[in-house]
Amino acid sequence: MANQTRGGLEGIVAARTAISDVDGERGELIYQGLDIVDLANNSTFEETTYLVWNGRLPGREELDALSRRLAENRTPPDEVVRMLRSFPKSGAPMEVLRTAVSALGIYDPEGGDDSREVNVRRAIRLVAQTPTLVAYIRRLREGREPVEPRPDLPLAANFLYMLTGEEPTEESAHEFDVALILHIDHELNASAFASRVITSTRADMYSAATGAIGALSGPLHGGANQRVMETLLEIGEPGRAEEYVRDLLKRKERVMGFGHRVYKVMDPRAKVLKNMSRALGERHGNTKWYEISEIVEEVMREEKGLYPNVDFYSASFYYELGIPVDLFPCVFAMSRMTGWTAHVLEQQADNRLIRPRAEYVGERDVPYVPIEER
Ligand SMILES: CC(=O)SCCNC(=O)CCNC(=O)[C@H](O)C(C)(C)COP(=O)(O)OP(=O)(O)OC[C@H]1O[C@@H](n2cnc3c(N)ncnc32)[C@H](O)[C@@H]1OP(=O)(O)O
Ligand SMILES: O=C([O-])CC(=O)C(=O)O
Repeated sequence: MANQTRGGLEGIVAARTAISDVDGERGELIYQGLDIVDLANNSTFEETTYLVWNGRLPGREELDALSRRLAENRTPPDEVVRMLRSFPKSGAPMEVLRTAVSALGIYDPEGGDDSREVNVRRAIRLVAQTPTLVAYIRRLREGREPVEPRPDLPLAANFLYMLTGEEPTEESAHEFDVALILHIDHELNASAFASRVITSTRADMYSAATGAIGALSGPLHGGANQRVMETLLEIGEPGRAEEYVRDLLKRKERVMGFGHRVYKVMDPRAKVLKNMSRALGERHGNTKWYEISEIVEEVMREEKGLYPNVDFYSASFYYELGIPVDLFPCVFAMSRMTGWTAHVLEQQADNRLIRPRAEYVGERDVPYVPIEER
C-alpha cells in the first residue's frame, strides 16, 4: 500500500475531473479548458457558471435562460428565513450559513428525486439563494430588516445591493463579479474533495454543500481571507508591516494568505485581485490596506520564498467594498457553490464510493484487561 509519510494526500491523484485544472509551476488555472485570466477579462459570473456546469460557453439564449433562472430563484423558503431570525446575533456567519444551507434540503420542493435534471435545478437554487442567505445573515445580526433580492440585477450586483440596500456603482459591481469568477473552482481543493466524498455515498446535494462549507471555513482554506484582513487591521499602518511580519515568522507562526499546496509561484487569481485591490483603493482615496499588503508580500517572498494565494488580495478588496470582515469566507462560499455543485454533478455521473485505506500505526494483539484490573 502506498504510504503517505507527510500526510495530507500531497501529490495523490484522487479523482478525474474536467471542471478545472491548476498548473502549479506556471501559475495557471483553467475552467473547462478556458484560462481564468481570459474569463476574468471577458466573462460574467453567470456565464462562467454555465461553462463550469456544462463544459462549454453558452449561446445568447442559453445564457439568458440561466441568468433568468438564477434571478427567479433568489428567495429562500420562508421557513429558512424564520430560522435565520431565530439564531443568536453572535453566531459566526459561516456557521449560520452552513446550517441554513443544510436546512434548504429539508424544504427542497423536489426532495427525494435524485435525477440529473432535478439536481441541476437544485444547483441553480443553491447558487441563487446562497448570496441571499449571506446578505440576510448580515442584516439580521445588525438588527436590520433584510433587503429583498432584485431580479433585474445580475448576481454580483444584487448581492452588494442586498448587503447595503444601495445599488453599487457599475465599476464596483463589475469588479466584484470578477472576484466571484476567480473563486468558482480550483481542482481538488479540500472543500471540493469533501463534496465528492459525501456525494460518493449517494448522499444528496445539500449534504455535499453543507460539508463543503464546513471544509471551506477553516483558516487553512477559505477562512484565510478573514484572517488576512484581521492581520492587516492589526498592522494598521504601512510603517509597521515589515517588523510585524518578521516577528510573526520568528515565532514560527503562519502568515495567512501565503503558500499553497499546488502553486509554487504566485496564484494567478491573486495577480488579478491585487490589481483590483489597488484600483479600488485609489478610487476610494485609501490605498493603506493595499500598501500594507504589498509590504507583507515583499517580506514573505524575501524571508520564506512564499507567494500570495487567492485569499490575500481578496481581503483588502472586499474590505474596501465595505463587506464585513467575518463575512469574507461566506463570500467565497457564494461563488464556490458553483464549483461544489459542478463536482457533485460530475461525481454523480460516474460514481464509485470513495473509500481509501489508512496505514495503521497503532498497536496489535493488545489483551483485554477487565476494568477492575486496570
Ligand atoms: C483558498 C485556499 O484554500 S488558499 C490557502 C489559504 N490558506 C492560507 O493562506 C493559510 C496559510 N497557508 C498555509 O497554511 C499553507 O501554505 C497551506 C495550508 C495553504 C498549504 O500548505 P502545505 O502544502 O500543506 O504546506 P505545509 O503546511 O506542509 O508547509 C510547508 C512549509 O512552509 C511553511 N509555510 C507554509 N505556508 C506558510 C505561511 N503562510 N506562513 C508561514 N509559513 C508557511 C510551513 O511552516 C512549513 O515549514 P516547515 O517545513 O519549516 O515546517
Ligand atoms: O486548491 C486549494 O488547495 C485551495 C485553493 O486555492 C482553492 O480552493 O481555491
